[in-house]
Amino acid sequence: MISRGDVVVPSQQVKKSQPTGKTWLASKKVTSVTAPTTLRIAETFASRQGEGALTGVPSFFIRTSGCNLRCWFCDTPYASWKPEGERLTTDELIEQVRSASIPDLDEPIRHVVLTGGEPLIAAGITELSDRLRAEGYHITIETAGTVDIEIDCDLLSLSPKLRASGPNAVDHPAWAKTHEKRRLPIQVMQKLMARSAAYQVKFVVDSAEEFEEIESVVQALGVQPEDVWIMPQGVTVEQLDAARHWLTDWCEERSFVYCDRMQIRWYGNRRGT
Ligand SMILES: C[S@@+](CC[C@H](N)C(=O)[O-])C[C@H]1O[C@@H](n2cnc3c(N)ncnc32)[C@H](O)[C@@H]1O
Ligand SMILES: Nc1nc2[nH]cc(C(=O)O)c2c(=O)[nH]1
Ligand code: SF4
Ligand SMILES: [Mg+2]
Repeated sequence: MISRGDVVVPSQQVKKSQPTGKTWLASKKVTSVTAPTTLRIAETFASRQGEGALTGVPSFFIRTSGCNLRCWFCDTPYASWKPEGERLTTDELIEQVRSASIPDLDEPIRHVVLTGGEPLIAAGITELSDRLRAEGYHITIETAGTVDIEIDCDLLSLSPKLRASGPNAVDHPAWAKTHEKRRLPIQVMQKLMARSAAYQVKFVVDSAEEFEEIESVVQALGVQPEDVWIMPQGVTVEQLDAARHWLTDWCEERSFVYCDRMQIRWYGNRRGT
């Protein structure tokens, strides 16, 4: 019996089944054609990395759509709370990377940022990262670090979600429970860090009440202060500036690194930037 996934080449005649019960094709081996893996993509765009150790580096962003958490502050709800976007193959995405450019930049973009939504839930993300790295691109993965997959990258930008990141339990009772259950798998995060050439652990901080939890996560992960980036929760320059002074004081006390959100300063909180 030829299985449903197989494509029979028209010229082939199927012989009567052999004593072994197998069905052999007179001329050619049955070939099965599987559809290429696709990823749901909210947006792709060329910009400059706005956060962390590579701030300012011209990069091509691939934002996958869909997330397994629901942070109340998510600045890209069109890729998490209400995911949008069409499905693209890894070939199509790699083609976009190859032809990406930034005005007034005369050399090709060599950095790709895989982000989301949560990129690690996207089937095909490992294939995409591996193929781009094989072509010599530097891959940064922006992730909340909750998905246990075997993926390699050049910079793991791990953003553990703190207790206060959960959605309002009155408006979103189910998601509040799921979010809290999923948000902090320390061992999964350590596995992802161990596989990456480099990592930065980047916390979104909305209030000083989160400092204690940050310190306990830093300790649990076993990361050094110089790899800890403290980023204000905010999507406007005013919000970022209002947080800067009390956050930088604490960063200095703990030797953590203050993390600005330059894309907000350069472009505002706009899609495609
Ligand atoms: C939209 S997330 C996508 C990647 C992944 N889901 C994550 O959370 O790390 C990209 C980055 O923006 C941060 N982020 C999202 N909303 C934010 C906000 N309102 N203020 C500050 N950072 C925010 C996330 O923590 C993460 O570092
Ligand atoms: N310019 C720019 N830099 C970024 N760094 C991390 C981003 C993200 O959304 O993951 C991001 C983004 O959305 N834009
Ligand atoms: S994990 Fe990232 S993409 Fe998902 S809701 Fe939180 S900030 Fe948004
Ligand atoms: Mg962003």
